[in-house]
Amino acid sequence: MQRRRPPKRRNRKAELRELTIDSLGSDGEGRAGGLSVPFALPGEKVVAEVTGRRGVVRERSATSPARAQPLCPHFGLPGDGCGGCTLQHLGASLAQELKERRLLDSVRTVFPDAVLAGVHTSPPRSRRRAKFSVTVEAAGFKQLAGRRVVPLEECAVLHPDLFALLRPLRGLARSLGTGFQAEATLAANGTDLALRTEGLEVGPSELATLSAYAEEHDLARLALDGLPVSERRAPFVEFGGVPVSLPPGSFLQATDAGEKALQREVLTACKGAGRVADLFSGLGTFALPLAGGAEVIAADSEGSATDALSLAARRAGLPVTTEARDLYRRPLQAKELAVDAVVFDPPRAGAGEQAAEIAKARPGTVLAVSCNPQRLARDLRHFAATYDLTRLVLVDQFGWSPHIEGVAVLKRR
Ligand SMILES: C[S@@+](CC[C@H](N)C(=O)[O-])C[C@H]1O[C@@H](n2cnc3c(N)ncnc32)[C@H](O)[C@@H]1O
Repeated sequence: MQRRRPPKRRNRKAELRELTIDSLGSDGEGRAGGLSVPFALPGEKVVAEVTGRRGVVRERSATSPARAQPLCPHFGLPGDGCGGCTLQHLGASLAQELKERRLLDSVRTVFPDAVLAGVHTSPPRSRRRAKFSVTVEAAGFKQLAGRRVVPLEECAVLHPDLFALLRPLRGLARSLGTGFQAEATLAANGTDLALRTEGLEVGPSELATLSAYAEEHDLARLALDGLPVSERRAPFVEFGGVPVSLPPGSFLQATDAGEKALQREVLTACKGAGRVADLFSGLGTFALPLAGGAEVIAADSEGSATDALSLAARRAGLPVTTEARDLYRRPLQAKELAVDAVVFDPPRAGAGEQAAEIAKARPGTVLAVSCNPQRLARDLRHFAATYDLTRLVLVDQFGWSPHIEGVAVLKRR
């Protein structure tokens, strides 16, 4: 018997409603009853276009005295500003308070006495990685609600070298006759730019346009749909003074200042350790500086990253052993972790079973770096019975957005 298909869900209708914002959600969004209302503050009265559980502010009739003057003209435009910052209306101190609360509330579910030992904030205009949406009309971020790309005229977040790419990218879209996604990373020797189109057919004229673009803007590398179009210099980054080649699409901490703050925490916590494991190591952000004073084993699922790290360490004569390994499917077992210290820095999903294996291995020091407070807390549970939380630090590389990075240092009792 043939099964009937369920009826297609109709687009839910938006309705205009008057709302009073009663609280601030964990991402800094206003809350009115069960509704999420971005860009609104407690005490404010708004008329919002409500779809499902989300309201987009159309008018504000009462304004909170806590509302700060935004830094940027795009902030708060209908449809969610430019699609980037969401917290400029909070002001620096309220935004920091919100972030501190998010980290502390999560970590205290495991270590109730946790206190924040420090907050490191990256300066404005220091973001060195970004994904842009580019159309023939505009280059910038895509709005959350409006799905529109707002042409960015200024930006408090992007490094000036990335911001400078935007106008020319729009010109490139015009020349190619199509929009694209652009992922830009500032390497030590220039910009690495990867474009993704919806199957643009590339002939000699498109290739010439792209090569001329790379030349004119002095790009280190330009790739289109995964294939290199121009490599004028092989992009590299440096960790602890050691150059590492940058494979396309590699992970890199969002700001240089944030990276340095994280490295300082790692080096201080692991001081005196003779053998250290760096799990979810990426290109060796921590492994290479650590290898100045310890033997390091590094593992990450990205073979291109572990290969680049291995080559960099060999050239620099540093004791780093690497393994390309999926640590979710095949976590390093406790018996493979005969080390004095473990650093782990997983993706947003957390370390999963790998955290349990680290706890079983009982190294003297464990350092958890995480961009997701809830998952950090889940990972920390494995250590609650046998470790003390000796330091908790917030590294904020994402000014005016709710994202945070937490560093937790654990010492075995
Ligand atoms: C937040 S990044 C940290 C990288 C590095 N520690 C750094 O600071 O640059 C997370 C890393 O986890 C790696 N990763 C993602 N899934 C993984 C998996 N299943 N097993 C191992 N590594 C994984 C990514 O390739 C990425 O390098």
